[in-house]
Amino acid sequence: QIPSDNSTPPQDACAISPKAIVSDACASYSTLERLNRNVKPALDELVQTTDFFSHYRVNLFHKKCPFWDDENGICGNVACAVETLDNEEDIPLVWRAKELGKLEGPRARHPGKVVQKREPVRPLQGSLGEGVGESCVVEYDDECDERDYCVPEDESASSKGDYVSLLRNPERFTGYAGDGAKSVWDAVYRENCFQKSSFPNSASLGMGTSLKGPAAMDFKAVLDAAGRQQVLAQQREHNPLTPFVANTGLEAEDECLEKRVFYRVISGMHASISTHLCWDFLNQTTGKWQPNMKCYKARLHGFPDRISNLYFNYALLTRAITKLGPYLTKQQGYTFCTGDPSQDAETRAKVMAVTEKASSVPQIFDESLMFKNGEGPSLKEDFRNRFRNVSRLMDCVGCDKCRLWGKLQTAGYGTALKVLFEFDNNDDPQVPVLKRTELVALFNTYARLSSSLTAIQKFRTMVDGENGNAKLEEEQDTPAQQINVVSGRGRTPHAAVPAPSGSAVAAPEDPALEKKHNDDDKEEQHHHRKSGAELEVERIIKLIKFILASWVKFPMVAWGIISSETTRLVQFYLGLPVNPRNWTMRMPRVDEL
Ligand SMILES: Cc1cc2nc3c(=O)[nH]c(=O)nc-3n(C[C@H](O)[C@H](O)[C@H](O)COP(=O)(O)OP(=O)(O)OC[C@H]3O[C@@H](n4cnc5c(N)ncnc54)[C@H](O)[C@@H]3O)c2cc1C
Repeated sequence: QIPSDNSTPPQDACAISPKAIVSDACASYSTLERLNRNVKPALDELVQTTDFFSHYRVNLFHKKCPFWDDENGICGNVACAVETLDNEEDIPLVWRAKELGKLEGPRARHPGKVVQKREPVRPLQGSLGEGVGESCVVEYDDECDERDYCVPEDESASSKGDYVSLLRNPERFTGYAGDGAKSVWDAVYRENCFQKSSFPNSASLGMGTSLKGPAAMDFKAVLDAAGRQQVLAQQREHNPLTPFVANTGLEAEDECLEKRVFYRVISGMHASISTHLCWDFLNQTTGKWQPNMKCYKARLHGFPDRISNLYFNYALLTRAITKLGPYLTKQQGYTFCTGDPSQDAETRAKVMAVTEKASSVPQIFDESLMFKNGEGPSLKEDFRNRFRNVSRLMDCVGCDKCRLWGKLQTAGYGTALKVLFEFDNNDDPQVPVLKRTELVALFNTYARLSSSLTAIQKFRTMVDGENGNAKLEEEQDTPAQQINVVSGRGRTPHAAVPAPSGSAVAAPEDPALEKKHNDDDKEEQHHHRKSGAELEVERIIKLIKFILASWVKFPMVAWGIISSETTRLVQFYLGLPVNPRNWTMRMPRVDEL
């Protein structure tokens, strides 16, 4: 086991629990963040510069939501996704949710077998653009296997799906919200029965059990669910549409708790989606793409469990990628581009850069401890069924881009679980075990998590900055108090993600941030040693400097205002959409002096 940065966990505490990651110090937040800093450049290079990993084949438009339709009153179609702004018609078309959610860039239909044979090098005949190495993009093998955790994309015979560019369709804010989105998330959590409140008796389960430790309890819970799955399987014989997880009356005996690994994966995926939409957020009134702190605070900052699940997923995917490494990077292991040996070699080298860096932290997640008891096969079946269920739910997402990334990420986690739980380390690494779609989904999901981790860290720094400013203002507003107070560490704790309860892990610490905080502390201590008169003089000097600087800047500011207002006036006069005002008048803040 790896020692964490902050404490060395007891050997067996880590040994029993994949859950121990993040929450119990097998791999602390900071270990994972350090790993991410190391892997991310290679991972970004892989998913952004190779044709293989930047195109995804997906059936986005020919699948019906299998769980409900408009007649049931729960609407998942784009037409009834409620938009975030009431007055959407007042804002330019390009900023509206309907536009933001649309797929962009070229699309290519999956070529039939005849075309594949006739045009082995250019099976898509340039439809994705001339420079695209098509033999790196097209998926030749359509067969599914029974080890799949997610609904194979080619399940429906009617459509083989389209190839789309992931670079042209980044996962970001789309404005998809309201009842449509809510129904899907509700169904993901409810249908899989992970809401504690649904099963008030469940909390008492596990009492008196000989199993100890969170992971053992997880396994017991999943084990108990196996009985329920049998009932559902029988029901499904009569009614094929019976959900994979539904109320059977056995719930009271089923510790259907959020503790389960499955729940963490789903919640971590949800947290990652939220992170991206908050980080790459469109202000629909100004048209500016920028991080949205309010969004981050509302969805993530106050929910350390969600962030912990995100980190958990990062560890889980790191392990899956590491496990796949030897197979993918072996010379005769996997062919990425059948018709272009040089691109094939280049792609393999980039994959190797990722897998090598990802394996720099050994034993980050020990999957061999799962599904170990006599009922292993039925537990795996339960997991698979849950994942298929969630995959199918993605067809109910009413926004193309969200559906694309929702499908890709469920497929990515499905592939990770398949790699972790279905493949033995002894499996012959020569056997081509994974489909192209699965590999693309796996590495892109890993890249999503990687950028989520980075965005969360940046958000945390921003919150710290905000808190620091607020504190400074507060202190400067009350000078009498300020001079008398003997300073402790005069900053808000920068650990915006409190360690989960019972955890030995402190929240992450960025060395640069730490240095900045130390400098801040020194400055603050120095500040407190000054007398009141000295402080007043210092402030007056600052004020004079501020006024002089304002006079110098005034011509430029005035010119900016006049030209912006003139443009707005002309736009108004010509009947064009009027730019939002880009200046305001306000009093200077104390910290600006
Ligand atoms: C599959 C899918 C993909 C999407 N992709 C995008 C996208 O790319 N861009 C975009 O702008 N919008 C996307 N959306 C919509 C987005 O996720 C939200 O649903 C939407 O922004 C409305 O947010 P909300 O504040 O109502 O809460 P939601 O995010 O809809 O959450 C609903 C409820 O779930 C619970 N919850 C929230 N987060 C977690 C968590 N991490 N773990 C456990 N419980 C949680 C909370 O109780 C919350 O009230 C997607 C939706 C779905 C279903």
